[in-house]
This record gives sequence, structure tokens and C-alpha cells, in this order.
Amino acid sequence: MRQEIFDSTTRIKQLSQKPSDFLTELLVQQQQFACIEWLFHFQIFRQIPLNGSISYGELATRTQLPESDIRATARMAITANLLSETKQGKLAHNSLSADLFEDPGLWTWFSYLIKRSVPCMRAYTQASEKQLEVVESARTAYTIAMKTELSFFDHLKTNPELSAEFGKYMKSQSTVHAGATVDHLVEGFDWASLGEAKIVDVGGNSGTASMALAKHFEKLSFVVQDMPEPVHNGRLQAQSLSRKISERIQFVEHDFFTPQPDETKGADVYLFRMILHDWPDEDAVKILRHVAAAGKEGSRVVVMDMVLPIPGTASPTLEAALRQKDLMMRQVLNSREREVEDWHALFGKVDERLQIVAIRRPEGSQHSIIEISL
Ligand SMILES: C[S@@+](CC[C@H](N)C(=O)[O-])C[C@H]1O[C@@H](n2cnc3c(N)ncnc32)[C@H](O)[C@@H]1O
Repeated sequence: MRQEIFDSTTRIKQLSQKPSDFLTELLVQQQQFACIEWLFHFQIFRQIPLNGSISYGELATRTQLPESDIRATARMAITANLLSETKQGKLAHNSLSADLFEDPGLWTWFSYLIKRSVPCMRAYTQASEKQLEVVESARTAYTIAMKTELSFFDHLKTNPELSAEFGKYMKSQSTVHAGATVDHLVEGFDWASLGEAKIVDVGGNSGTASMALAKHFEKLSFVVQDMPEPVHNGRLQAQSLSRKISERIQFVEHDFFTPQPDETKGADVYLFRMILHDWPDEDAVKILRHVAAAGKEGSRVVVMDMVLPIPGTASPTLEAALRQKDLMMRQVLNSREREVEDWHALFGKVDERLQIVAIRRPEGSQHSIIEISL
């Protein structure tokens, strides 16, 4: 219902929009973001009591910023439905900003958006310019925005703080992002029908998906494979689970560009949740070949990733969210989200034994579940 309201209002607005309305709105959105970023940077959100308000004068004293700038910036953010002003002209949270500030998952997502995602968007044009020069083809908007020579995952490998930040961000997506919560994975596939089964969660980060599945399906056991830092964090997080759950989840350091170790050969399911969209076909094929070589007859590959809709066929809000992600993959990883044909072509390149058995998008999910038999 909410989705339908968003879609209808978007359609009505677009139908009645003139070019000058469009440009005004574009400008307003950029300014709203610039102001929200400014308030975040100067930690204004922290200064506002959750129950109550604070005067602009007091904020100026605390931050040493000009009172008039704080007022102007906050009032711009208010036009985006973030924060509010009392009748006495003091600054207060509204329910949206209070929720953002109070919920650690939402705050993590908000911080990541400001500190990482948007800077990559801004570096997109420059990155494409660089990629036109063949020597610079390894450049991405990420490498430019973050001032590094390293690709995204290599950068994380060298920096435990960044890796932990990304881990927290991924976890926030699985818990508070309605379109990406792990519930869609739990409910979107008939896990119970597997009976006693071993699931290899390839690139499972700190095990958010495996933990959720282990809670719901007690006959399933899991091996979460990832790089050292997320595996270490996963082991720590698993300590807070009940033994009944934690004893069915193993964390193993494993580079998915190398063959599966003996212990995970012949598993029932190789799960790839939000993994293959990080890699261009050439790399995704290498990753999948190791799994195809490790699987037994009857093993399945379960991929949870986006399937980009044909333009104009999905709800406009959903399509915009999916295309946003497609661009983010290009900007950060030189990768992309895939359309149905791209998925078929990808598995075809790996091994003709890999056949897509089913593709379904759980209600409310941005991701689809693609089931592949070996
Ligand atoms: C987008 S995250 C998805 C995490 C997890 N599957 C989930 O659903 O939350 C991609 C994951 O791939 C992992 N990764 C990247 N390169 C890897 C490699 N070469 N071997 C193993 N894991 C890798 C990252 O550490 C990260 O956890």
C-alpha cells in the first residue's frame, strides 16, 4: 500500500512537471543533501535532545558555527522532512530524524551513505574520464573518492577499520533496510525441504544470513566463508547466540577465487547473497567455477541478488532503487546489477551443467532468489 502511494504520487508529479519545475526540484534535492551532510559533519543531530529542543544560539555556542548558518541549514533540511522547529523557534527532532538517530542500524546506514556512497557518486564522471585512458582502467569512482590506488575489497583488506565499518553497514542493510532484510532470504526459499543439509555461505561476511537461517531451521548447518576480518567479527558475534544455534555455524577464512577446501566439497547449498553483483562476469565466472567443481550431484547454488527489471515494467520507486544500486556497483566496483538474460548468460559461461531452475522476488524484496541446479 505504501509503495502504491509512493508510485502514484511520483507518477502524478512527473506528469505535471515542467522543465523549470524539474530543475528547481533537482537543485532543491542537491541543496537538501548538502545541508544534511553539513549537519551530520558538525554533529548537530547529537546536540538535539530526543525529547525537547535546543536554541540556535546554544548550538552556535557549542559548535562555534555562525548561528545564522545553522538556522538556514537546519531549515533547509526541514524542507526534506528531517528535523523540526518549535513554535518558539528552537530546533527539535521530528519522528523521522529521531528514528534515524536512535536506531543504530539506521544510523550506520545514514553515516555510510554520507561518508562513502555519495562521495563515490560524485566521483563518477571523473572515474569515467580516467577509464577512457586505458592506463587508468582500474580506476573507479571509489578509488578517486577515497584517494586510494586499491580496489574496494583490497582496500578493506588493508584496513581493519574500514572492513569493520563495511561489515556494520552490511549488517544494517540486512536488518533495517526493508528491501534488503534477511527475512526475505529466510522466507523466500523452501529451506525446510532440504532436511538435514549443509549450507556454505560464500562471502557470508560476519554471518548475518546464516545466523538468521540457523535460528529458523534447526536441521541446517552452515559454513560462513569470508576474509579474515569479517570472519573474526563473525566469531565474536556468534558468542552472543545460544549454543543450539552457534554450534551449527562455522566461520572459515576462505578466498572465493581459490578452490573450495575439502570440508566444503559436496555441500547441499552454496549460498551467494549479494556477492556476484560485486564482480564483472569474468570474475564471477571464476568464483562460480570453484563451486561447480566442489558440488556433488544434487547440490544447489542459491543466489540472492538483484534482477534488474526491463525499463518501465516495475514500480517506479522500486526501479529507481534498483538502478541506484546498479550505478553504485559500477561506481564502487566496476561491476553491475544483471538482467534476467545476463544471469542466464553468466551461468552458461561457467558450465553447461549449471541451469537456472527458478527465479523469484519475495514480496517487498529488492533482491531475487535465483536457484541453480548442478
Ligand atoms: C556485499 S558483501 C555481502 C555479504 C553477505 N553475503 C551478506 O549477505 O550480507 C560481499 C562480501 O564478499 C566478501 N569478499 C570479497 N572478496 C572476497 C574474497 N576474495 N573471498 C571471500 N570473500 C570475499 C566481502 O568481505 C563481503 O563480506
